[in-house]
Amino acid sequence: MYDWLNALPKAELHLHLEGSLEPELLFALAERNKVALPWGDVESLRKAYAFNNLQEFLDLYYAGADVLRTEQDFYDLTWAYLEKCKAQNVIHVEPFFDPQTHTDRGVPFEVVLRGIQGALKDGEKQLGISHGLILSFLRHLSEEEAFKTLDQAMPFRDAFIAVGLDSSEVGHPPSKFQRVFDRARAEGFLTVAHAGEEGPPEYIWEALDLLKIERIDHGVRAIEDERLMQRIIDEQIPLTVCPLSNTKLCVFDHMREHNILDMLERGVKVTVNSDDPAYFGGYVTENFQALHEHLGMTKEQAQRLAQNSLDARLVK
Ligand SMILES: Nc1ncnc2[nH]cnc12
Ligand SMILES: [Zn+2]
Repeated sequence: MYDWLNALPKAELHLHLEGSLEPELLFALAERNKVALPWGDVESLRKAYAFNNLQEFLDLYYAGADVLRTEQDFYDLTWAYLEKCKAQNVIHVEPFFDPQTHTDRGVPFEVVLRGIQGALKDGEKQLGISHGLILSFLRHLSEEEAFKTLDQAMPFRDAFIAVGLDSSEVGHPPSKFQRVFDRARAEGFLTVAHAGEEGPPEYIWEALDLLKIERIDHGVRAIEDERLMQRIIDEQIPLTVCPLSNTKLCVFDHMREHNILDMLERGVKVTVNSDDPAYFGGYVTENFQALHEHLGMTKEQAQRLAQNSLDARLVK
């Protein structure tokens, strides 16, 4: 089944480039940039990949991102991800990056963007993978800081298809960023947001009604609110679901309890994605494989999930 799932043409719509930083590359970049690491070797870093919730993961993810310093680092990170995509027949990607994770450490916005963009363009030419880049705001930071980041992006407006919202969800509702998203939409950005990963269904309502999002990132807690489910089904609003992420971060205790196939059968436009594959144990095919192994996903269901990912692209 793995090889069959791997060969299925698919798009990845929920992937944080910083979350594709494999421990081996992390150590290589630390050496290149003379960054001291708190972990002795790749194995002890991997051992630290045991999380009880989103925040425990984010603490490690931001610490790991500290090795990314130069344009070449961001190129190498993005290129390594695209090579994985090629090997898994991912033909289109719409990745996120978090500019504030880097600008707050003194790495200029344009250094980050040039590295990522260079690799995405080469990926299109050399690997045949099309793309749309999403600038994601860190929701644990202030509205003012998000506005500042949007201002920094404006000279490079054409590099982006959309803005997004990620990081610590609970306590940072979408409403906190309504005015930032209003401005972004006025500038022609589409919008997406993480909602209903750890946060309640109310955050999904806010993301839809206040941020006017095109897709819900995660959204698995929508199932707790029947009226919300009906709206998502009626309006065919895509959900970018990340099964391995959800089990690694204890949103579900076990893959057997994941609701993605129940949602699929109810007519929700769900898609399968890897979120932060270096930290959660696999890329897109491994996520499909886990659904097959633990939930009995059939080939026909896999085909519908893959087709949903192609249909839910922001870049058509
Ligand atoms: N799963 C996730 N949720 C929120 N913010 C993130 N940043 C990277 N991965 C994330
Ligand atoms: Zn995510």
